[in-house]
Amino acid sequence: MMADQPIVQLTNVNIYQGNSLILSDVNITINRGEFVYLIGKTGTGKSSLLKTLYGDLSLREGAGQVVGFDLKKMDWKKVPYLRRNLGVVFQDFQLLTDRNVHDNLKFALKATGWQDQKQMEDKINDVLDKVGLKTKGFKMPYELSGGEQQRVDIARALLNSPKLILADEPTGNLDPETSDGIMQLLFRICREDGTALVMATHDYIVLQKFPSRVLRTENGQVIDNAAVNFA
Ligand SMILES: Nc1ncnc2c1ncn2[C@@H]1O[C@H](COP(=O)(O)OP(=O)(O)OP(=O)(O)O)[C@@H](O)[C@H]1O
Repeated sequence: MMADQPIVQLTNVNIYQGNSLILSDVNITINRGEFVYLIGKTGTGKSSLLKTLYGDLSLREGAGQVVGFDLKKMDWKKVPYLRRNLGVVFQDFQLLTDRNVHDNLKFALKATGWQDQKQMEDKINDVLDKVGLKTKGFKMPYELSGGEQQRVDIARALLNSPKLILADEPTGNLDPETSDGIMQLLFRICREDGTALVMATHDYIVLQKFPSRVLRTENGQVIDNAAVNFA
């Protein structure tokens, strides 16, 4: 990928679910290190947009590239390569319950082709340190709080040094204090690593406390830099 190429670029994109046009004429550019919220009423197409970005919905009309992958030319065989270059954080992500944090991360590394033991250990230490869980690698998932589990999920998303993280309601189940900690962590990752991040959320308190660019799905369109109505 060229250094100055945007991390995400969609041009005149129409997004469908089956035969229904969900979002039309979507034009979005997201650059390195940008933190972007994705808001909008339920059913207006946030998930459809995220799915387009990670190759779960194929691009039928318009042009798009994500972390250097051309969405139009993408066939199902290339999707795993795109996914490896993205970090995905979902509210309902489940850790494997039969193994500790360290082994959960190691499982994810092996699943994406890592083999060298020393490199895997270094990477696991590195991402656990980044999310503030350096000493918790031996813990089993059920021994972690909700916020700690979300941090492990973020650590997992960071394993392959993605240029883009897609996060769907990462603070959805967390109390305000824990959610602040997660937001500070996500903003730090953008700032320090230059990772771009798109976060779908319904959490207006978070939006108010941690202001950033907002995309809003509304009436079949994506409105960029949408003013947030806190009323
Ligand atoms: N697999 C599918 N097949 C057909 N229609 C779908 C499918 N998934 C979603 N839709 C429709 O597409 C529209 C947009 O849904 P989408 O899930 O993208 O909205 P959303 O903004 O993410 O909603 P929420 O906030 O509830 O997650 C809805 O009308 C929905 O019914």
